[in-house]
Amino acid sequence: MTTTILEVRRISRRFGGLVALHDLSFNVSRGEIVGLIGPNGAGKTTAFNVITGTQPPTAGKVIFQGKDISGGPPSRVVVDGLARTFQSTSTYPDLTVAGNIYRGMLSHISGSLVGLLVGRCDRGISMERVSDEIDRILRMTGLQPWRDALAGNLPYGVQKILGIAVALAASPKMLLLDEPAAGLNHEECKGLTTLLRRLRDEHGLTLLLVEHHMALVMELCHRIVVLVQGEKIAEGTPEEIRQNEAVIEAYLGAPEYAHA
Ligand SMILES: Nc1ncnc2c1ncn2[C@@H]1O[C@H](COP(=O)(O)OP(=O)(O)OP(=O)(O)O)[C@@H](O)[C@H]1O
Repeated sequence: MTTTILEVRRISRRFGGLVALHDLSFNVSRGEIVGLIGPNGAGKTTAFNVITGTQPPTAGKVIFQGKDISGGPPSRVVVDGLARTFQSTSTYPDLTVAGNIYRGMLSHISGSLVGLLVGRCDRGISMERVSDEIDRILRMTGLQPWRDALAGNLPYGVQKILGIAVALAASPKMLLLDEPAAGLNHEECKGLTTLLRRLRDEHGLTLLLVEHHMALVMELCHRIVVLVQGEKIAEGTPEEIRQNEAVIEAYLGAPEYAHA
């Protein structure tokens, strides 16, 4: 039996006269890996921003685990179990990998976590727990060898994985990944695919990713939602999407995306 974890219900988002998203609806089931694809400017990042509460929808609702989370704020959405990564690496270059994960734990869960941690510290158990949690996330992401390296000295591909580790520091049920493969070479893409599959298979995470790297999307995703000019034009399995005439015309067949 599948259960819905995320419901995007008829969301729209305007910027002045520009309609970045129009009447977008789709569901994600628990344990699914869903891809959100489309040409540049299609509204994918706007959809992420609305889902994670960074931008309120002009219309529509976002329901996560049965709760209306429309309009955020992002800090509360994260506490509810929905975390995200960003297109560009958003880590602190002067902190170690472990330090970034620690900072991620603090900032993601802001007030409530700080209160919790301070409370635990007072009882003398917190730092050990924090250290265990950092180790758990390092193991999940394969970043143990980089534990004490400065983030700014990491190879680009490892920095992107650190972005995922920082998001995982919030112990989310669902992770939204904004172009996780951008800028990665072939080997790094293979490693990323393996990692994301493991996060789902071994740790029960649900994933929604925006990505232009079609080989990765087709290999990894159970289902794909296609946006063009702010509107959903198709939704289906990778095979259905690959053969969909409208998708081929608007996106997959276009010369600038054909290589992906
Ligand atoms: N803060 C903003 N103010 C005004 N217009 C915006 C804003 N954010 C996005 N837009 C516009 O909304 C539309 C959708 O942009 P969005 O970044 O969501 O597309 P995208 O599918 O993520 O594109 P890409 O693949 O290039 O990242 C674009 O026309 C963009 O210029």
